[in-house]
This record gives sequence, C-alpha cells and structure tokens, in this order.
Amino acid sequence: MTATTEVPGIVVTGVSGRMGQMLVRLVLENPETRLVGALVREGHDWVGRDVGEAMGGAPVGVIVSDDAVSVIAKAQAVIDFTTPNATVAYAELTAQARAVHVIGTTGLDQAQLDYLNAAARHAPIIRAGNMSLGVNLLVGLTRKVAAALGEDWDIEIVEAHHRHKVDAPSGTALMLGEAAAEGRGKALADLRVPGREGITGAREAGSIGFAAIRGGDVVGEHDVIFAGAGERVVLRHLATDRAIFARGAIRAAIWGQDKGPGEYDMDDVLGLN
Ligand SMILES: NC(=O)C1=CN([C@@H]2O[C@H](COP(=O)(O)OP(=O)(O)OC[C@H]3O[C@@H](n4cnc5c(N)ncnc54)[C@H](OP(=O)(O)O)[C@@H]3O)[C@@H](O)[C@H]2O)C=CC1
Ligand SMILES: O=C(O)C1=N[C@H](C(=O)O)C[C@H](O)C1
Repeated sequence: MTATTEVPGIVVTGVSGRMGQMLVRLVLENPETRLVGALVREGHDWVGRDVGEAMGGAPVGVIVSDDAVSVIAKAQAVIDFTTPNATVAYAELTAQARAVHVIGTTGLDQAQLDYLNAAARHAPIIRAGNMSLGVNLLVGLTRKVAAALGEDWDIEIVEAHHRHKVDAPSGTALMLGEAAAEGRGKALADLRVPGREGITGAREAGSIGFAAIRGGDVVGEHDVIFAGAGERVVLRHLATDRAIFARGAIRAAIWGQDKGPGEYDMDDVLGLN
C-alpha cells in the first residue's frame, strides 16, 4: 500500500460493468475518496483509454488498465463487483498490497470463500451480498420476525433481478435466508429448499424456500414471506437505483481504512451489530 493520505485512493475493478461504472462515477463525486485505478479483464478493449471517456463522458485523468499487480499496488482500497474467479484473483493482490478489499461479487462457492478467509489474514476484507442500508436493516428484521414466529409460519424468499444476472439465488436472498435460519437457531444449509418443480411433495415444516425471477431491467427486489394460517407477513426491499450498492461499498472502503486484517460485513460498517 502506498503512503496513506487523508483521502483514500480507490481502485475499482470491472469498470466496464454495471456496478463498475456506477462506482467510478460515485468515487469521483465523493470528496472523501480519490479514484487511483480502473481495472478491466485482460485484453479488454477499454485498456489504455481514459475511464471517463470509455464510459461515454468527459476525461477524468485515470487510464483503464488490465495490469492488476501495478494498479492495486497504488490502492488504499479496492472495490470489486466482478465474478467469483476474478474476485479470488484480486483478493490475493489486494492482500499483498495490504489494502482494504470491498467485495460485492455474489455467487462464490465454499472453496472461494475459504480462499477469501485466508487472504483476510493479511488485510481487511469487507464482503456482503448486498451493500445497501435498506437490505442490511431488513436482514436484522428478518432474524427478529423469524425468532418471534413459530415453525408453523412457513418462510419463503422470493427475489427478482434483471435478465443479465448469472447467479441464483441472489446473494441478498441468501443473506435473508441465513438471517431467518439464525432467528430459528438453525443453519440455513439444513433448511434450504431451492426452486421447486414437478411432484415435490408437501412442504416440509421449518424449511426455507427460495424462488428467483429474472427479466428486463429489474435492479433487485426481495420479499421474505412468513405464511401462517389465515395471515401472512411480508418483509420487502425494492432497489430502484444501483447507487445504493455503490454508496454502501464506498462507505465500507472508507470505514475499513483503520481496521486490521479480518473479515467484516456491512453490519460492522453500518454499526448494526
Ligand atoms: N453486493 C451488492 O450490493 C451487489 C452485488 N452485485 C454483484 O456484483 C457482481 C457484478 O454485477 P454487475 O456489475 O451487474 O455485472 P456486470 O456483468 O455488469 O459486470 C461484471 C464486470 O466484471 C468483469 N469481469 C468478468 N470476468 C472478469 C475477469 N475474469 N477478470 C476481471 N474482470 C472480469 C466484467 O468484464 P467484461 O465486461 O469484460 O465481461 C464486468 O466489467 C455480481 O456478482 C452481482 O451479483 C451487484 C449489485 C449489488
Ligand atoms: O446482480 C445484481 O444486480 C445484484 N446482485 C446482488 C445479489 O445477488 O443479491 C445485490 C442486488 O440484489 C443486485
């Protein structure tokens, strides 16, 4: 990591992506952050161009690169919303640079999560399947409602996203499912029922079901349904602007500046613990 200044230098990965572009805009706008690097995958056709121009706007003085080693060496924080494989590779370089790694990428498997756990021995990793304030509040509410309602209240989680999303259930749906299971003092792995099809048999008491809808430009919608006899409680979050995720990630990058190595989440950043 280069010498720390008051305003942390941020590297954004995957700047050609939906979240990458939103992050570049908001890091540049934020007086508490500086954009010091813009990364894309190797050989991307944006390499060598000013990131502002590549995004269709005015130049901002930061050149897009695919040289992750030298770009991450300049970072105090790396904000990363890409793919599981890319995130694992960036984690190694970010840990070597002793920079804060803020990870929004979803769909990581257990081996990839274990890898991040090892990287977090060298520098802080802040990871959440959803970086918005609203969803992180909803996670706490879900835990409480699940604890308050008995097993005769069936829990189902329904999520909707845009047609380009590649993973299901969403990272947010899994966070909500984990909170619901915790509220009942159980592990989600023991209760989880993925999308149903065919002759499934009747619903197993205490299970937590997941359903995913994909279409159009839906930013992200999540319902946690508690279905009882004669009534239902529905906790809902609707995202209408990706800026909510980017703002949370930038807040995490700033928050992480004085933290030691370890794994953190948005509850830590937002003080919800
Ligand atoms: N935690 C949260 O709050 C949120 C999480 N997300 C998650 O963030 C991730 C990205 O979402 P979104 O921006 O919509 O997706 P996009 O597909 O728009 O962007 C992904 C970016 O990653 C880049 N990329 C793909 N493979 C590699 C690689 N091997 N090395 C380097 N870069 C690579 C893509 O480059 P290329 O264009 O060349 O393929 C692209 O720039 C998803 O996992 C999503 O679920 C999204 C929103 C909020
Ligand atoms: O891919 C997305 O777009 C989103 N992904 C995250 C998830 O998997 O929950 C967060 C948000 O819902 C948008």
